[in-house]
Amino acid sequence: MTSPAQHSPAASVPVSPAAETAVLPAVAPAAPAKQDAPAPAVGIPRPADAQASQAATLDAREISAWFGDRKVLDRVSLTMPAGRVTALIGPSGCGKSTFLRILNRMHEMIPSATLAGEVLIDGEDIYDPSRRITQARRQIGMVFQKPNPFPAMSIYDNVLAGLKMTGVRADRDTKDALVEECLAKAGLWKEVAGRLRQPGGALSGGQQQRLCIARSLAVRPRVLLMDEPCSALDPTSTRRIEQTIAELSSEVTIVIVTHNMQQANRVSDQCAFFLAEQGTPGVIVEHGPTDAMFNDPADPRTADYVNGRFG
Ligand SMILES: Nc1ncnc2c1ncn2[C@@H]1O[C@H](COP(=O)(O)OP(=O)(O)OP(=O)(O)O)[C@@H](O)[C@H]1O
Repeated sequence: MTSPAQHSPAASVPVSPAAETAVLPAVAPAAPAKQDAPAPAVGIPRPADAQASQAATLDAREISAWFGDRKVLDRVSLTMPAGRVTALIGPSGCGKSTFLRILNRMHEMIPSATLAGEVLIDGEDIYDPSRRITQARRQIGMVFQKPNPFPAMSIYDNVLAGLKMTGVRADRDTKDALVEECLAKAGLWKEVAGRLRQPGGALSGGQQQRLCIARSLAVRPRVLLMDEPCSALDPTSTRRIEQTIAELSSEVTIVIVTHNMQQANRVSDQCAFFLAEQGTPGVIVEHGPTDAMFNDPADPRTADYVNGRFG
């Protein structure tokens, strides 16, 4: 167990045990679509802890965050169940992206940024001082708002880029199989199979975003964080990414930040509604199964937000 004092200058800030935590009932995830199925991935290096489904439960407990002296999140707790899609929704500036960055130790890379609380992946604290930061990053991948492939690098090498950084060595056949598997899972294989040596920057925006998803998948993450992954994309590419999310969700836990309520409704199993009222730090007002959040929310502010009355 990690003390908040290890992450924050605000060690004296009282941390209430009363923060709520959302856990969904166990429901079987939808079966992935069969089309564009990957080739068998025999011999592909897998992390020692990988299971048949590598999805892990991510548990954020009492997360508070600061930029300098300014507190932007206050004791946010949320369980993101294995193999499910969790959408983080809420108006601009309420701390959704900050929360997401805390989930894979990117927040601490920002000068002046500090935090308190715990993030557990299948019960293990990713902020435990004995764990390396690269371990968290490998297990918990991130896809950003703007597609960010290495533009001059080939499509093939883009997929393998993360693998190289983690120091995993593989022979040519293994790499070929991994590239095909990840591109297929990201829904891009059929479109690029004949031009793997072309630069990643030559793809369309939607294809680049799916290439970034394939790149994230190559290190076999157990959780995939997505920060408004479709906001720079056209409706057709957006639909394709949403389809990819549905196909991936049985094998990797997905946490997505989105401003698009229709998208949150379409892709997620559960939602958490963040709000920072009148200059106060962001909190989770309400969370729960997506159907309930959209059709029968408990808090009137949630109803107002999901129905577009503010934000
Ligand atoms: N690097 C930073 N330095 C200082 N303050 C920051 C930084 N990043 C975010 N903030 C502040 O933290 C608060 C939460 O920002 P965050 O980006 O997490 O909100 P958000 O809900 O994701 O917003 P949006 O929906 O507009 O992306 C905001 O008040 C923002 O101004």
